[in-house]
Amino acid sequence: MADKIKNAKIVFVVGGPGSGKGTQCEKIVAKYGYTHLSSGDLLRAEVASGSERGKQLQAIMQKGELVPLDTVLDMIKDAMIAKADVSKGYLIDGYPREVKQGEEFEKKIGAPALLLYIDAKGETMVKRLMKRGETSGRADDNEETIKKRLDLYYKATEPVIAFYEQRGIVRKINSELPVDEVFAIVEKAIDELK
Ligand SMILES: Nc1ncnc2c1ncn2[C@@H]1O[C@H](COP(=O)(O)OP(=O)(O)O)[C@@H](O)[C@H]1O
Ligand SMILES: Nc1ncnc2c1ncn2[C@H]1C[C@H](O)[C@@H](COP(=O)(O)OP(=O)(O)O)O1
Ligand SMILES: [Mg+2]
Repeated sequence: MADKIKNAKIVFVVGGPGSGKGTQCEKIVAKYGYTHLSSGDLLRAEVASGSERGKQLQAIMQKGELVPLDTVLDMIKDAMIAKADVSKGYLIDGYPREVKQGEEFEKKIGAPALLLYIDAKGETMVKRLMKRGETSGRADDNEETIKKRLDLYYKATEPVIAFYEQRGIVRKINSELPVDEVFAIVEKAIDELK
């Protein structure tokens, strides 16, 4: 089964909470037809199902912590396989969140061709998340959890960017700009792939 995705084009989308990963992924899907898989969305779907596992995940996410690596990697892998016959490429949004996640992904699935580093200032991310929290209904879009997510991002996720920089596949995207201007930079990075 996993053979079906061995040669797939894989793009990691990495950035802090509220940096604009989901926003840019939506625009990539519209223009390039890639398959968008957000680890957070997959986890929230499991929570919404009301399963026992979903309840455990919800408790972790509400605290702003990372769920177990195997749980999220299995979900991504299953979702990739489900789309293997139709996918032009995969946007893996919100993963890897720590270097170990990247290493395990490569062992079980394959190597990324590109890492889009969606970069915004801490204060910008906090502002956007507080605003998003007014309507998102997300249990983690509150001041206390946002602070924890941001701390964890700097501690665990930023090293992921350094790890892939050595491989020359990181494209840093200035996400302080308006959405369409950010996307113009994203487009250049994706077009280089073809
Ligand atoms: N370039 C931007 N300028 C202003 N607001 C933005 C920009 N990109 C995203 N946002 C807003 O910031 C919030 C977080 O964006 P989102 O795409 O959900 O980020 P992430 O998936 O990285 O957490 C959303 O409310 C979104 O509308
Ligand atoms: N790769 C991953 N490993 C562990 N936990 C993850 C994960 N991706 C998401 N989660 C959990 C912890 C996160 O705080 C929460 C929300 O993730 P998200 O939706 O990707 O946030 P955001 O889009 O605001 O960056 O889900
Ligand atoms: Mg998101």
